[in-house]
Amino acid sequence: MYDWLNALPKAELHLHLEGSLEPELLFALAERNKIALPWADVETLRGAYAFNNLQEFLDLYYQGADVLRTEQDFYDLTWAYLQRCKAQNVIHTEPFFDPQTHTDRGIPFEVVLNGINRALKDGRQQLGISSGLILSFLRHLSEEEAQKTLDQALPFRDAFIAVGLDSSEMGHPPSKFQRVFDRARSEGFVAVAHAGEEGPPEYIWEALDLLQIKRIDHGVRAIEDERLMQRIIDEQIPLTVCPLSNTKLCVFDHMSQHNILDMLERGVKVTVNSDDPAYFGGYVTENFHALHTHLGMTEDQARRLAQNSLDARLV
Ligand SMILES: Nc1ncnc2[nH]cnc12
Ligand SMILES: [Zn+2]
Repeated sequence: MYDWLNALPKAELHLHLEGSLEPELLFALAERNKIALPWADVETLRGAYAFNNLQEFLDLYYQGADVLRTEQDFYDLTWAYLQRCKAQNVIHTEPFFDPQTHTDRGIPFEVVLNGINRALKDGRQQLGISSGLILSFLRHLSEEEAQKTLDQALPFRDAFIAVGLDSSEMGHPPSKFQRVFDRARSEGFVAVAHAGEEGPPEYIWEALDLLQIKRIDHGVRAIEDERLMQRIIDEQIPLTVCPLSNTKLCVFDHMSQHNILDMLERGVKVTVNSDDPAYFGGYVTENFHALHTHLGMTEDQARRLAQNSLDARLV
């Protein structure tokens, strides 16, 4: 089944480039940039990948991202991810990047963007993988800082297809960023947002009604609100679900409890994605395979999930 799932043509619609930083590359970049790391070796770092919730993961994720300093670093990160796409027949990808994670450390916006975009361009030309980049605002930071980030992005508007919202969900509802998203949409960007990962269904309502998002990232807690479920089904609003992430971050205690196939059978446009594959134990195929192993996903269900991913592309 693994090889069959791997060969299935698919799109990835929920992937944080910073979350694809494998420990081996992290150590190589630390050495190249002469950065001392608090972990003795790759195995010690991998051993630290045990999380009780989203925040525990984010603390390590932001620490790891500190090794990314030069345009070449961002190129190498993105190129390594695209090689994984090629190996797993991901024919289209819409990755996120978090500019504030880097600009707050003094890395110029263009350094980040140029490295990523050069790799995405090479991915199109050399690997035949189409792509569209999503600029994601960090919701634990202020609205004002998000507005500044949008200002920095506007001169490069052709480099993005959408804006997103990620980082610590609880206590940072979508409403906090309504004005930023209003402006981004008026500048021609499509909007997506993480909602209903740890946060309640109300955050999904806000993301839909106030941020006017076209796709919900995660959204697994929608199942707690029947009226919301009906809306998502009626309007065929895609959900970018990340099964391994959800179990690693204890959104579900075990994969056998995941609701993605229940949602699929109810007519929700759910898709399978890897979120932060370097930290959560697998890329897209591993996520599909876990659904087969623990939930008995059939070939027909896998085909429908893959088709949903191709249908839910923004570009
Ligand atoms: N799963 C996730 N939720 C929120 N923010 C993130 N940033 C990277 N991965 C994330
Ligand atoms: Zn995510």
